[in-house]
Amino acid sequence: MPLLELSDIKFAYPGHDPILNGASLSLEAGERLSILGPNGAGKSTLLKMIVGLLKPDAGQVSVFGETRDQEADFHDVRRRVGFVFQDPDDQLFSPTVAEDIAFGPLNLGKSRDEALALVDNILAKLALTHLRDRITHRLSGGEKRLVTLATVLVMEPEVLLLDEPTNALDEENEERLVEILSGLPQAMLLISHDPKFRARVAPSAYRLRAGVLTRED
Ligand SMILES: Nc1ncnc2c1ncn2[C@@H]1O[C@H](COP(=O)(O)OP(=O)(O)OP(=O)(O)O)[C@@H](O)[C@H]1O
Repeated sequence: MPLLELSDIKFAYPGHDPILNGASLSLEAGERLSILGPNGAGKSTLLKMIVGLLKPDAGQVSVFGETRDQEADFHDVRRRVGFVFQDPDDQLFSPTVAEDIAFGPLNLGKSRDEALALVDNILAKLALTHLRDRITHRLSGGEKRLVTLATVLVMEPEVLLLDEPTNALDEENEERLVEILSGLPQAMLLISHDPKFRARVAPSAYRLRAGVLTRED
């Protein structure tokens, strides 16, 4: 059973031409796949459908073996699927880094002490402890991206959706991101325009062209 399955997805933003014209993909447990395609092809749009941020006009979204359609169907999907958005500012909203990372665990009912222990643990794992008490909106673009990853990984998601995760990262941090992702057990669906990064993290790919996905490997 695939973890994620998109079947024959059709979609147009209201008032615009269709961008998805029958796109299908599936991701199995432990699998790592990239989605390739030109700017504006609809790659981010596809990822947003997996967590119910957008609804297809036609076609089926299935996650963890269940068809997801209504808003309520996506509540457990959002808890179990970690999504690193293209723009970290869409994801970080608390005053400090520690509070931003603690937000998810607190929301799940963890105590303050438990949540802060999880924060310290994930920051240490990602070698980001020095950022713990920094003001989130004053972080650099690359620091924000790494903190975003921490807010996602602290939830121990079963699948990762990564939209341009190397944006704003310098070479050293990109290398660290490769090491971190390579060491994770989760299945991943990755959008990246960086061929070197893709080759190391998720060399198998789908290509999105004219609203249709084709497996490339
Ligand atoms: N909310 C929206 N309303 C209208 N059009 C939108 C909206 N969001 C995205 N679009 C348009 O839909 C198209 C697909 O966007 P999407 O972000 O999915 O592309 P992408 O393949 O991820 O592109 P990139 O590689 O540049 O990130 C683009 O032309 C974009 O401008």
